[in-house]
Amino acid sequence: MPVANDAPGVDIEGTDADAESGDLPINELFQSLQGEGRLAGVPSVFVRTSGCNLRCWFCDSYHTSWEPTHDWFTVDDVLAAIEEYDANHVVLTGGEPLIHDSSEDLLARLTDRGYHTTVETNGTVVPDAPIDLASVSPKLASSTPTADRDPDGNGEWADRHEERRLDVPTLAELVETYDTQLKFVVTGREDMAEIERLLKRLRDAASTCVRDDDVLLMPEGQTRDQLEATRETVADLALEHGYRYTPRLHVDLWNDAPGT
Ligand SMILES: C[S@@+](CC[C@H](N)C(=O)[O-])C[C@H]1O[C@@H](n2cnc3c(N)ncnc32)[C@H](O)[C@@H]1O
Ligand SMILES: Nc1nc2[nH]cc(C(=O)O)c2c(=O)[nH]1
Ligand code: SF4
Ligand SMILES: [Mg+2]
Repeated sequence: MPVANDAPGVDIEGTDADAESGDLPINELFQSLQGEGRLAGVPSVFVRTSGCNLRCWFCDSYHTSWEPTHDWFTVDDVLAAIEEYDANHVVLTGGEPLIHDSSEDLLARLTDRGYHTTVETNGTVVPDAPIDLASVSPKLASSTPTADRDPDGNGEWADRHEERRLDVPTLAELVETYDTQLKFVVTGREDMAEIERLLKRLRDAASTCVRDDDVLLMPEGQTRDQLEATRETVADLALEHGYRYTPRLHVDLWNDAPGT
C-alpha cells in the first residue's frame, strides 16, 4: 500500500507533530522479504513512518526525510493494515520511527498480538517499548550532507546532521536494553577507522558485550548499479575485520522499486 500524498500537518523534521493526536505519519506499508541484516530473507510487513531528525545525503527513503510525504494513520489503522498480511514479522522503519511517540504504542500492541518486531533506527532515540530486534544504523561522517553531496540544497542540513548523528550514551542504552545489531552503511575503506573508534567508545560505555558478530557492514547503494560499485570492497572489509557482511537483498531483487 503506497501512501505518498503530499499531506500537510508534519513539520519539516517530522518531530512530535503527532504528539497530541496519537496518529502516525505513514509513508508506505507493504510486505516484502527483509533485505538487510540478521533476518535477511524473512517475509515481513514493513511500516514506514515519515519524518527524520537526520538528513543522510544517501538516504534511500527521500520521501521520509528530505521531502516527507505521508497520510496520518491511527495506531488501530496501522494494526488493521498489518493484519491484512499473512506474516509474523513486522519491521518498523522510516524516516526515523522513534521520533514519534505513537511508535511506542504500536510496538507494545504488536508484541501483545504475538508479532516479532524489528525496529530500523539511526540510534539517536531510546524508546520505552518492547522490541525483539533493534536494528541500529549509527551514521558515520560519510553520511553528512555537505554542500557537494546535498541532494536538495547547499549543505544547509550539514551542521544539524553532524551534531545529532552519533550519541554514544544513547547507543549504549540501546545495546543494553535490546537484542541489537549494529548495521553500518559503508561507502568505502575510509569509513573503517570511524567504525573502529565508535565501537571502542561504545564498548567502554556499555555494560553489556557488543560482539563482532553483531556488527554488520552494509554497502552503500540505492540501486543495483551503485551496489555493484561498493559491495566487493565492503565484503573484503568484513573479512579483514571479522565483522558480518549484510547484503541489500531487496535491491538485488527489485532494484529501487517502491514497496519492496
Ligand atoms: C531509510 S533508513 C530508516 C531507519 C533509520 N532512519 C536508519 O537510518 O536506520 C533504513 C535503513 O536503510 C539504510 N540506508 C539508507 N540509505 C542507504 C543507502 N543509500 N545505502 C545503504 N543503506 C542505506 C539505513 O542506514 C538504515 O539501515
Ligand atoms: N525489503 C526491504 N528490507 C528492508 N530492511 C530494512 C529496510 C528499511 O528501509 O528500513 C528495508 C526495505 O526498505 N525493504
Ligand atoms: S537517518 Fe535513516 S531515514 Fe534519516 S536520513 Fe538517514 S537513512 Fe534516511
Ligand atoms: Mg529501505
